[in-house]
Amino acid sequence: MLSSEEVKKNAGVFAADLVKNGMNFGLGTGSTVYWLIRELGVRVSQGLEIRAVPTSAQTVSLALEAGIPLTDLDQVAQLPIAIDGADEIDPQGQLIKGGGGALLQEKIVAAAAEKMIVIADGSKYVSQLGRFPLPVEVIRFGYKQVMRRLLDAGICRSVKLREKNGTPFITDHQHYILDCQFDHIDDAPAINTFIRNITGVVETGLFVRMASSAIIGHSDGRVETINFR
Ligand SMILES: O=C(CO)[C@H](O)[C@H](O)COP(=O)(O)O
Repeated sequence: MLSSEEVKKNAGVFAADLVKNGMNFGLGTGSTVYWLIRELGVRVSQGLEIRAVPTSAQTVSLALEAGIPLTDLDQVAQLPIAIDGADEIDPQGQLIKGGGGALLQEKIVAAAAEKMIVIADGSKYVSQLGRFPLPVEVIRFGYKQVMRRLLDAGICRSVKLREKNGTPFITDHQHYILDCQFDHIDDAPAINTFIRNITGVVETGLFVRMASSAIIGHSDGRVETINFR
């Protein structure tokens, strides 16, 4: 049995093969993507020519440390793929993301890519979304109004302002995150639309019809590819 870190590493290294010479690609955020960054750093030092569009400040520093050249979404004509982690993946390829707080930029990069490829360990693949609290990025001003609207609508059980070291967590784009606990999410597109329509909400961590495939590492050493579209 492999450790969870080894499983994530297997998924990250497997996904590195999808980044071809001369490619611009979206580079996600998180502990699984960390292994992708490490592997691509080695391949860049061996001559692979690529440019990454990073999805967070954390990924910018890890990519620079690994020697991966970066570019900006506004500088690229085409983004064939974006590779990113996820907190939950369902059999339709719907995702919950934002456990690392980078959901806004991750969603913008995923939307710009022709294909979004998710990398994760097997524990993230679930029959139904909603056990992992759904992150919702909100404007700081008046955020308690958004909390109230979410609770009054009765769509989730509880809503918590995300904190880090005892103070509110601030995203790369200077917003707050509300973590919404559901029992389960039956209709992800409807929940996504409902929450996005609340004034003060910037974006949700529900990624609907965005992922093309998932590369899932398992503890027995297998790496499985699941295609969604
Ligand atoms: O959405 C994310 C960050 O905002 C991450 O991709 C997600 O939290 C998965 O991360 P990890 O690979 O560390 O489990």
